Amino acid sequence: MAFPQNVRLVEVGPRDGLQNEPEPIGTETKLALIDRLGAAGLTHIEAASFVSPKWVPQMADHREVMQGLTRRQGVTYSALTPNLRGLEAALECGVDEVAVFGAASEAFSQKNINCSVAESLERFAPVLERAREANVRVRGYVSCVLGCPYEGEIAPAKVAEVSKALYEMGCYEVSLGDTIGTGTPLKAKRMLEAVAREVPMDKLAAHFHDTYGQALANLYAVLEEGVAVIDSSVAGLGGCPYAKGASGNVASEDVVYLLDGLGIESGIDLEALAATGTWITQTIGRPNRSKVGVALSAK
Ligand SMILES: CC(C)(COP(=O)([O-])OP(=O)([O-])OC[C@H]1O[C@@H](n2cnc3c(N)ncnc32)[C@H](O)[C@@H]1OP(=O)([O-])[O-])[C@@H](O)C(=O)NCCC(=O)NCCSC(=O)C[C@@](C)(O)CC(=O)[O-]
Repeated sequence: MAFPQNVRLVEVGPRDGLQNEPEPIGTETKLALIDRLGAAGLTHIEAASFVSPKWVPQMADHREVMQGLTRRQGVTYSALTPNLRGLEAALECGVDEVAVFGAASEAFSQKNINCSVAESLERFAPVLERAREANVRVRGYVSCVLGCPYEGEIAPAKVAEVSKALYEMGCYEVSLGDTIGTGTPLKAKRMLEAVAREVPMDKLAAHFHDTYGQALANLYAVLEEGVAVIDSSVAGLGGCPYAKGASGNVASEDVVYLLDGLGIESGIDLEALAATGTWITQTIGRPNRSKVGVALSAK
């Protein structure tokens, strides 16, 4: 299969990238980050997470973030909503789009959202129903698609089963999360093939973490199969509370550089994005994990 001509990036830095930061990051900093990302051409920004502040303290200011956005035309500002309570709060704050998040691993599901995979799907059904009433699109995440910190290997068939359930429930897109970044290109292809038998390829997104340095190679592999939506995080921000030493998401700057090299259009201004990566890492005192970002800022 040929590479897609256009790829849409879903920037998850303000949510996935920041959610594990131990020190509170000011709402103003989050808002400035989101604004800079929009200015760099990102059209889909995951801005917040309407989850329990006891579980994820860093996302406790979800209302302030969602209500404080300087909205840019053409940008979708989305948020995670694990249950109806989260959805109602997000709707009150004018969210454009929400996401439910499940897993292909029972153990991860229990640790992350305190219920089994089957229970999570039951919980998501009313969220999708209510979102439909409110005319708000719902994205679905599946975690641990290429490995689990507790169960190890995950069968592609299990990933396909959960993806299908989310898609049939009404998620317009299913994002496949290599949560702990253990995937390799061949594994990624096999997993994708299994999922694509149940969910159309143009409804799938790749959400890869770079813990083992494989994220770009894995993305190349799934781009070849026709995936045209990629989740990434500016400066590769992020980690995983369940995997010690885990890196964040693949860096948005590195993805854009790869896409530019392949002649795939993303609509993103790489220099502005790299400057945003430099700024946010300096502001929160984190290393910049984008190789492209570091190289450009050294010029
Ligand atoms: C899902 C729950 C709430 C279940 O948590 P629970 O304990 O089973 O549910 P509960 O209904 O008993 O609620 C527990 C407490 O949370 C409150 N609560 C309940 N719901 C909400 C809400 N929406 N907003 C605010 N507060 C809420 C509720 O009021 C209660 O407060 P308390 O009575 O103890 O004071 C919890 O497990 C949770 O919040 N988990 C969040 C986990 C999380 O955010 N993980 C990170 C995101 S997923 C991810 O990063 C992976 C992804 C998507 O990026 C893809 C990949 O890379 O794999």
